Order: sequence, then structure tokens, then C-alpha cells
Amino acid sequence: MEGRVFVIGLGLIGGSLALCIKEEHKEVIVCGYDINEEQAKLAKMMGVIDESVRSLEAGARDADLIIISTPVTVTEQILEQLAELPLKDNVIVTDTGSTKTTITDKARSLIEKGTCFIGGHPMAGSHKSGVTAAKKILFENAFYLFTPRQETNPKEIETLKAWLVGTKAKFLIVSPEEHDYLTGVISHFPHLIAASLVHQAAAAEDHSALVSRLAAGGFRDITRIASSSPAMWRDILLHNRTVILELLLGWENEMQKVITLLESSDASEIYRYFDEAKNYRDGLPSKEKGAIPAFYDLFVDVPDYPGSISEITGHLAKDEINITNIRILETREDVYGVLVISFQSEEDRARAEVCIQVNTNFETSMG
Ligand SMILES: NC(=O)C1=CN([C@@H]2O[C@H](COP(=O)(O)OP(=O)(O)OC[C@H]3O[C@@H](n4cnc5c(N)ncnc54)[C@H](O)[C@@H]3O)[C@@H](O)[C@H]2O)C=CC1
Ligand SMILES: O=C(O)C(=O)Cc1ccc(O)cc1
Repeated sequence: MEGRVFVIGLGLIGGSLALCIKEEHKEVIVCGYDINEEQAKLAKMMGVIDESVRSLEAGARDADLIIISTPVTVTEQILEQLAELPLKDNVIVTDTGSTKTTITDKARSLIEKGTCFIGGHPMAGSHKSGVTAAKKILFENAFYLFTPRQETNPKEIETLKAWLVGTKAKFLIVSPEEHDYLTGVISHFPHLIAASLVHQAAAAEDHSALVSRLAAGGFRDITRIASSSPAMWRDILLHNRTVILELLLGWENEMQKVITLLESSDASEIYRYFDEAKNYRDGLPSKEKGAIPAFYDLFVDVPDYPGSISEITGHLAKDEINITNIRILETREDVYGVLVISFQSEEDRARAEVCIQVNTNFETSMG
């Protein structure tokens, strides 16, 4: 592809998309704008973008593709601003927001002006934000949802896919309403529940100061997404409030059912509750990448921590295997401990397991 790409919002997602586009389309100039000058400077210094511009107008004027990658409420404002600016006739405007109905509605003035807008949502990310967390493999094998209008020319959808082919994501088309329902169930609502579990644990500190110490392992893992950006999730919830409110009512009913089961000590129904959940969960695709990143953890039995950690990380570094996190599980009483090393992909985890088995005597397992 040839031309100019303009990325508005040079954070985790905008930065990662810029990297994917630069990698795939070497001739293309990627310019960027961020209201936070520090982020824009960093993006230029890190080579995430080729040029940094000082206004929306300067970047939008000559762009063939405009990607809006700001918090969803800001995206609404930017769509309105773009509708007032001179743009190229054949430009495609897309966004990366986690919600789609409100954003698609807001794009109306742009569309009425004759500009092509195709809503987008790369369904991969992290609880980190900012351009320093950007990486070009972020979207590999992830779903990338598009929410075009029925009137959108299919050729324009194909052009957008061609621009984004470097993401190596799996493109899917859904309606904005279906998008918001699906992401409400599998992403937005779980974030809310993770936050509420953390609130519950924090409140329980009043009963026992041991809560936070014991919450270090599995509890910390299942509530990891509660460490995501509060501002981003506030905006997502506000955009998708109808769906979330509906899901909360369903959840209330569900919890009421559980209360009744417990009050009546109904052992077989309690068993059935867990069994049905287990069966459904066990049937979920394990190799697919969903909205919430999976953990690619490798467990290594180690004798003394300090020596073992440096030995293991040394071997992994030699084989150029990147670690995203490393921690020790101190749940056992004996001298041995368990080192939990997290990787970015299944492939890295498999390579790491071979590397550790070849170079050390430590036992490894997938957990
Ligand atoms: N974080 C994640 O895992 C995912 C986020 N998304 C969506 O992508 C969008 C961006 O999210 P992230 O990159 O994670 O956020 P981020 O916080 O890393 O980056 C957002 C950037 O937008 C900039 N910005 C804010 N207001 C602006 C304005 N008026 N003009 C120009 N720049 C402005 C900020 O300074 C920041 O650098 C959000 O809509 C989010 O819902 C989609 C998929 C995954
Ligand atoms: O790690 C997390 O917090 C995520 O759940 C990543 C994420 C955040 C927002 C999205 O719209 C899609 C994926």
C-alpha cells in the first residue's frame, strides 16, 4: 500500500497498530498526534511513527487512513472535529474503541459529509497503557472486529483489511449492537466483576489483616484485569451502560439462585452449579486468543530462589525468549518453591520449557 496513515492517540493500541502498519507497508508514512506531547515525543523517538504533527488538521488533511485510538468518550469528540475538517475524498476513518454503538452513531456527521467510517476493535490488549507498552505482535491471532454500516462499500472494508493485515489478526464483521453485547459479556462485565472482587477483599481486611497476604497467588491472578486503566474502563462502562445494566440484573438473579441453594444446603444442586460451569468452560477454545489475554505460565520447581532465578533467566535470555512476568509461589512448606514465569505466547512458553529442560535439572509443568 502507498500513502499516509494518521494515528490519533499514540498509546498502547495506536502505537501497536502504527508498528504493524510500518512493518507491513514499508513505503507508507505513518504520522501521529497525541494530546500528551510526552507520548508523541516518545512515539517518534521509539520509531513507532515517522512524523509527529501538532494538530488534528495537520495530520488529517493528507491522510489515506485515519485511526482514532483514544479513550472512547474522546473518540466521539474527535469524530465530530474530523467532520469539520478538510479530508481526502477516498480517506478511510476507523477507530479502535472497545465500544461501538455510541461511536458509530457519532460518526453520522462524518458519513453525511461523504467520508467512509468503519468502526473497528482489535480484541487484544493488556492492562498496561501508553506507547511504551506498544508492540507489533499484540494483535497476532486475536479477533479484530469491524462494524461497518450496511451501506459501506465492501471494497472499502477490503482496503481497511489490507491496511491492517500486518496485525496478523482474524477479521470479523458484526453489527455495532452485537459487538457491544458480545464484548459486554466477555470483556466489560468481567472487568467489573474483577473490580468488585477486589473491593470485597479490601473490605475484608477489616476482619483480618491476613487477607492481602493470602490473596497474593491465585486471587491476584484472577483479578489481574482490575489493574487496568480506571479512566478507560469508566468510559467503556458509560458507553455500554444499557448492556452492562442488563447483565448486572441477570447476575443479581444468578446470585439469588446461589443464595437459595446455600440456604437450603442443596448439595446436588450446588454440585450441578459447578459441574455445568466446568463443562462449559472446558469446552471453550483453548488455542484461540480472546479479549482478555490468556496467561502463558510455566511452573518451574526450584530449590533456592535467588540462584535458580538468575540461572533460568540466563538460559532464556541466551535463547532470546522474552519473559513478561516472573514470580515465586510460596504456598508450600518444604524447601522447594515454584517459580511462575509468564510468556507472551504459547510458542514462547513451549520454547522456554524445552530450554529449561535441556539446560537444567528443574522440573517444569504448565500448571
Ligand atoms: N488497552 C487495551 O487493552 C485495549 C484498548 N482498546 C481501546 O483502544 C483505545 C485506546 O486505548 P489504549 O491505547 O489502551 O489507551 P492509552 O491510554 O494507552 O492511549 C490513549 C492515548 O490517547 C491519547 N489521547 C487522549 N485524549 C486525546 C485527544 N483529545 N487527542 C489526541 N490524543 C488523545 C492519550 O494521551 C493516550 O496517549 C480505547 O478506546 C480503548 O477502549 C481496544 C482494545 C484493547
Ligand atoms: O488485559 C486486559 O485488561 C484486557 O482485557 C485487554 C482488553 C481491554 C479492552 C479491550 O477492548 C479488549 C481487550
